[in-house]
Amino acid sequence: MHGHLPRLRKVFRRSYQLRPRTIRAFAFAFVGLVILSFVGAEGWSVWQAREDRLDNARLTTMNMTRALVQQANDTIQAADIALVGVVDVLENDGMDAAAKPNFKILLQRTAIRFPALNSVSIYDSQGQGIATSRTVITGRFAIPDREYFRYHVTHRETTAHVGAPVRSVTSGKWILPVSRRINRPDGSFAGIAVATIDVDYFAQYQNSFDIGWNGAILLMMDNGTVIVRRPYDPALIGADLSKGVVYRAFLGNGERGSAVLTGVVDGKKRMYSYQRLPDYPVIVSSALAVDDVLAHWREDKQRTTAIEAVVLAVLCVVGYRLIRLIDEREQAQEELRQAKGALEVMNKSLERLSLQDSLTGLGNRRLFDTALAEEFARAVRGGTPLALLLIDVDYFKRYNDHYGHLAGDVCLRQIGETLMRTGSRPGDVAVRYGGEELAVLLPETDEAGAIAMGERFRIAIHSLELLHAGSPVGIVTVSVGASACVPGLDSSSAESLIQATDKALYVAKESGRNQVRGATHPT
Ligand SMILES: Nc1nc2c(ncn2[C@@H]2O[C@H](COP(=O)(O)OP(=O)(O)OP(=O)(O)O)[C@@H](O)[C@H]2O)c(=O)[nH]1
Repeated sequence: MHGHLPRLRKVFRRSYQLRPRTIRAFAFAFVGLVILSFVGAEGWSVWQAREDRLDNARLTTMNMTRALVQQANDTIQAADIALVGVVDVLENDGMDAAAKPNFKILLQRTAIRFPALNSVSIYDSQGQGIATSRTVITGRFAIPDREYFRYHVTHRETTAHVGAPVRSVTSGKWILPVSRRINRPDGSFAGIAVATIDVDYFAQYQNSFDIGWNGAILLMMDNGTVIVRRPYDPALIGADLSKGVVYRAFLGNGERGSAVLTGVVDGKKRMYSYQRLPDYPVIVSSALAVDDVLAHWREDKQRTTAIEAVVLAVLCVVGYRLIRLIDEREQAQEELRQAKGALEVMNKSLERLSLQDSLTGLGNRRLFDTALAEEFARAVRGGTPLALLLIDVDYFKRYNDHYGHLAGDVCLRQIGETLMRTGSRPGDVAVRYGGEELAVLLPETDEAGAIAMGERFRIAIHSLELLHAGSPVGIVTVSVGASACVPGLDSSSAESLIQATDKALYVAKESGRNQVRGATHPT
C-alpha cells in the first residue's frame, strides 16, 4: 500500500499537469461526442416512431379492407344465391312461368329476404322484361343493350356475372347488376335473371369506418371500373381507374397487398391496403392519408426538435465556456510563469546587489562575513586550510589629498577590477573590506599559497603604474597581509584569522609598504 501511494500521487499529478491543448482537444471531442450521440439517438427514435405509426396504419387498413371484402363478397353472394333459385325454377318450368302472377310474388319474396337487393328481374332472350320484384315500373322495361345482357348472349357459362355499375332505367339510382343466364332444355339462350344491388348499400358500409380527414375507400371491378368510392362522388361511379396507382399495384402484386402510394383522384399520399374478393371479380382498397397518420408524430417531432435545439444550444454554450475556461487557465498559468521568472531574475539581482560593493564591483563586507563563516565551517569539516589576504592601498590619504576624492574612487575601482581579473580560483572570494582596504578569502590554501597569491596581486596593481605623486615610488602600490589556518586542527577561529592577517598587513606597512607579509613566515 505504501509503495502504491507515491505512484498514485504521480499519476494524479501527471493528469493534473495535462497540457491545456490536450485538455481542449479532449473537451472538444467529449462535447462533440455528446452532441453526436444525442442527435443520433433522437434521430433514431424519431425515425422509429414514424415507422411505428406507418406500420399501425398498414395494420388498420388491412383489417378495414378485410371487413369490406367480407361485406362485398357476402352481398354479391346473397344476390347470386337469390338468382340460383329463380333460374332453377325457370329452367325447370320454362320461361312462360315467369309471366304468371305467383312468379312475381316469388321474386318479391326473394328480394325482401336479401335487404341489399334493389330488385330481381327476368328478361327474355331479346332483353325484354318479363317479370320483376319492383311494384312500380317506370321507364322502359327492357335491357337489350346492357353489357351484362350481351355477355350472357355470347357466353354459355351458367356462373354469375357481375356487371359494371349502371343507372337503373326505372329508378335512376346507381345499381350493381349480378346476373345469371337461363337456358332452355336444349341449352339455347332463353334469357337472364338479374339481381341488382343498390350501390348506396356499399357506400353506407364504407361510411361506418373511421378513415380520418383524408382517407379513402374504393370498391371497383377487376378491370378498374369504379363501383363506389369514399369520399362519395357520384361522378366517379363507373369511371375507369385502370390507370390508377391502386389498380396498377393490384396488377403487379397479386390478390392482396399494401403500399404507400399517391392517389390519382386527389394526388394525396396514402397508406393503401387492397384485396380481391375471393368469389367475384371485384377489388376493395382502403387507405389512410400519410398526413393524418403522421399528424401527431409531426407535432411530437416539432416538440422534440425544439427541445433538442435548446439542449444543443446549452451543450454548445457549456462546451464553449469550458474551452474558454481552459484557455483562460492556460493564459493565467503563462502569465504566472512569466511573473515568476521575472521575480526570480529580480530576486537574484537584488541578492547580488545586496552582497556587492557598488564602487569596486567586488563583494561587500556582508558577503565577506557570510563567506568567512561558511568557508571556516567547510574547512573544519574537510580538515583543509583556509587563508586570508588583506590588501591596503599605500598612502591613499595623500592620493585623495593630491588628486581629489573622486580620483581616489576611480583608483579604487581600477584596483578592484585588477583583483577580479588577476586569476584566482572559482571558490576565492574578493571583497572590499572597508575604505581603501580589500580582502580575499582563499579556501584550501595554506599561508605559502596565500603569500604567492598576495604577491600576484601586488605585482598586478604595481603594473598598472597609476601615478601617485604622494608615494615615494611615484605610482600606486599596495601592501598585503597574508595568513592561513587549518580550522579543524589548530585552535584558530575566524576572528583569530582576521587578526593574524591584519597583523601581517601591519608588518608589511611598517616594513616599508609595497610588499607582502605572512603571519607566521614573514618574508
Ligand atoms: N577616495 C576614497 N577614499 C577613501 C575611501 N575609503 C577610504 N578612503 C580614504 O583612504 C584613506 C586611508 O588613509 P589612512 O588609513 O590614513 O592610510 P594611508 O593614507 O593609506 O596610509 P597607509 O595605509 O599607512 O599607507 C583615508 O584618507 C580615507 O578617507 C573611498 O571609498 N574613496
